[in-house]
Amino acid sequence: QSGSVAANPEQYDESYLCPVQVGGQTLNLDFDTGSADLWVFSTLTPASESTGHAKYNPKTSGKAKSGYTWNISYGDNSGASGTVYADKVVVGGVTATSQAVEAATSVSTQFMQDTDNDGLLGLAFSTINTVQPQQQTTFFDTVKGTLAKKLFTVDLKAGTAGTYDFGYIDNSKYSGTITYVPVKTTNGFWEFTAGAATANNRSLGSVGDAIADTGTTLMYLPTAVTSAYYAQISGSTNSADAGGYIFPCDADVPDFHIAIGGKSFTVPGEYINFTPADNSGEQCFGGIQPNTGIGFTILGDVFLKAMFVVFDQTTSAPRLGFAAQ
Ligand SMILES: N[C@H]1[C@H](O)[C@@H](Sc2ccccc2)[C@@H]2OC[C@H]1O2
Repeated sequence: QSGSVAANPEQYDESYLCPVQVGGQTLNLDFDTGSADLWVFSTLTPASESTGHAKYNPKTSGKAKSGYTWNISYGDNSGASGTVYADKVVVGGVTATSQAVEAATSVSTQFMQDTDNDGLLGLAFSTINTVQPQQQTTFFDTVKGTLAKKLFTVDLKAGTAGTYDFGYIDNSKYSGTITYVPVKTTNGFWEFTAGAATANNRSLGSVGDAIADTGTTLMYLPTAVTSAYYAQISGSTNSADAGGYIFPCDADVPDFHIAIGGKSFTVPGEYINFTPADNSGEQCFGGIQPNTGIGFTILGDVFLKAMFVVFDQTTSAPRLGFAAQ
């Protein structure tokens, strides 16, 4: 089988939500290549934590996995936990007849507040799924044996709907050729080595070990690369108040170029002029921020929305394919 689902941007492209049928009920989920749990707001989630969200009702067709629990915490200190059911999950027509659906019994404030987000669909490696006592597979791992090709592609866009495709590569969605790089799976992420970064034809240094993470909004780069980039924007400062680099909204924000697999890819400066940093709208928050405390580089949606990316498990060695949109 194969299929395609829309990836609808939230305001400022903060995250992208996709309609998914869970036990016959449609929920809008944040597809996350940086985690491996499919969890949903549910009728088990306290009303005080779930108003405004679509909720999964396991009573309809869910089979309880008795004694199974899950508990996840994310890089941004958000988190959720709950119990586990097996139920039918359909994404863009691709059907998992018995998928582990993790029903939330508790969610952190970040999730409570984002009422468009009804849960996450993890697309990292199942080795980091949090279900106990028996780890469960991601939607992709559950269905990959039934897909025409064991791969999915990500085509996020700036300010408009993109797509996640499962089982095939749509050659109309990218320009030029796809450059493939090997993936390191030991941390459970789609992790690879990126190369030299430049802006205004000046070297910013090498990016190095990075993960492709659809669930992260921004790009979190090595501090040396980040400071070298903002040295090109007059009036930019690393503001503790704002929580990162800001600059005058009318500044000239240069394109960011990154080498991957020996090919150069461009993130337009306008994607890096990310959001107003304050109510005056005078200062804007940068789409590139330092990866301090993270330990590796995260290439999130600001990067991904300039790219067409193939998450490929067609061979025993997973790989990532990158092309310009
Ligand atoms: N892989 C990412 C994940 O999807 C989000 S979880 C999330 C939290 C609040 C709102 C939406 C999503 C979190 O930020 C970075 C990393 O962890």
